[in-house]
Amino acid sequence: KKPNLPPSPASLPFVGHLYLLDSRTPHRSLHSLSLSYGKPDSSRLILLNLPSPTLVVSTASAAVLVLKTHDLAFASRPASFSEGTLVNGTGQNVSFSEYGDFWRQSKKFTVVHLLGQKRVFSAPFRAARAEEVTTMMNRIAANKGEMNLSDCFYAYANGVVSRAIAGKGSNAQRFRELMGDISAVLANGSLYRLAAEVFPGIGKLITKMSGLDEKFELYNKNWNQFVAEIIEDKKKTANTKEEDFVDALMRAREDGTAGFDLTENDIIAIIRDMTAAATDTTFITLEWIMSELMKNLNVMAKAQTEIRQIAGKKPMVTEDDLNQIEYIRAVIKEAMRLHPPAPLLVPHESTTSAVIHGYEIPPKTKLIINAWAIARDPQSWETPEEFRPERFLGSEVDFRGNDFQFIPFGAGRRMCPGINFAMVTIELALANLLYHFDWRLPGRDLDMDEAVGISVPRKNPLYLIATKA
Ligand code: HEM
Repeated sequence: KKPNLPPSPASLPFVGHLYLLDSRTPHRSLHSLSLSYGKPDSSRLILLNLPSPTLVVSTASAAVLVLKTHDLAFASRPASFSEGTLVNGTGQNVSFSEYGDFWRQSKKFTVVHLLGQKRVFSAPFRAARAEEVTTMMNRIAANKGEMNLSDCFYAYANGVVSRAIAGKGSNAQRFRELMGDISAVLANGSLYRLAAEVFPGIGKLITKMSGLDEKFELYNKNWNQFVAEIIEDKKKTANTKEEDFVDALMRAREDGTAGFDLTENDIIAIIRDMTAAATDTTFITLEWIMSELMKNLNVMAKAQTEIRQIAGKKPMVTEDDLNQIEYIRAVIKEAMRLHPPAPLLVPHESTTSAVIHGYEIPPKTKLIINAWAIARDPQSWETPEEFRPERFLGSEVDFRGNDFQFIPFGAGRRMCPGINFAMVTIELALANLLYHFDWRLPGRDLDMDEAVGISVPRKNPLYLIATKA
């Protein structure tokens, strides 16, 4: 008997449904497809060949089923991710490893040593954020005329996470160069990689002939060398200061306390993973918040009034002031609702079969969750296209994985472990940006175009003019 599969449009040989993805960003394109082909009830599920079978979830009620009720069935990642040498090098990391022991232990390890409340609010992490935010404020204050805030936010986000990972004196500039590299390779390489996936037989040939393999190799070599230098430096310096994340990884490897085998390549892969996961998402969130505030100056004024009342005449907003920022918190949520930094989360893959809204989903089906579409679904949100932070005031709706209409960090087993790390980093930056400066556009309209990728920053950098408040 044929399984009862979700609706699926007509598919072409080789390319499957790839031909249906138009020139818009994938989350917008997939959203249209689910509206056109999904049942017009609360499920809206569609099954696409992209070119392997992929379940696309675009409603909160379907998200509950795949991320809560059947979370275990969908907790793995597609092999093309875990095997990809691009992001992992030759080691394994947390974000892309398949469901299993390595994933479970390494995720736990990152929570204990980097991302849990205790680490996030430890004295060295607080000091790192305070120094990085001061650096950013000084940089803005010293700038004359219009300023590339995207750059500024990137340096801040990267500075905070690289110091949390490798301690003071870590080379944020070098991290930045290495990260910049990956975006360039990804952008240029995505077409080739797509071709390689569509035509697996000649895929290897394609990536080789296009020079992509060589780029990946060079990229991996640079990263390996960089992390090797950090590790070498650590071995040389006396171990008198507080242990950072790299120290913890090295110690775990030496004395086997992590509860799992950790090779030097795994250490490199995990460091790359944490740097990438934290830098892009954080800077992207700041970019979209400031963009929305420039489009909604009444909201900007309200947020500025709030923080200026709280911080009074202090030289800087500190983390102790953040307990009181009710309105600014609502602004952050509202910006993340309309612009989730990873609009399609990170692809999942099923390991067993599961029945979702009456449809039979076989094992080895990829799962894409359109968090962007879910957060704009009129079934869950009133006037969803409007930027209106007030909707979150006095509301219990939060992004911690219990409210499925709002899941910018995902939910369930694969949920982002970096929420606490991210939120205080974002809040501290935003509160200071609004406290110290008034903002205006450099005389041209502000576009809201999106770039294409797993994470979605602005297509064009955000340029603004700051004046001291
Ligand atoms: C605004 C900031 C951030 C957003 C919006 C965000 C969002 C996400 C999303 C959507 C996922 C995938 C969830 C899924 O597969 O269903 C994820 C996974 C992950 N994030 Fe974040 N993230 C942020 C910040 C961070 C930070 C600061 C870190 C670490 C320093 C981090 C580390 C990770 C890791 C390790 C995973 C993989 C989890 C797993 O596969 O089990 N994230 N994040």
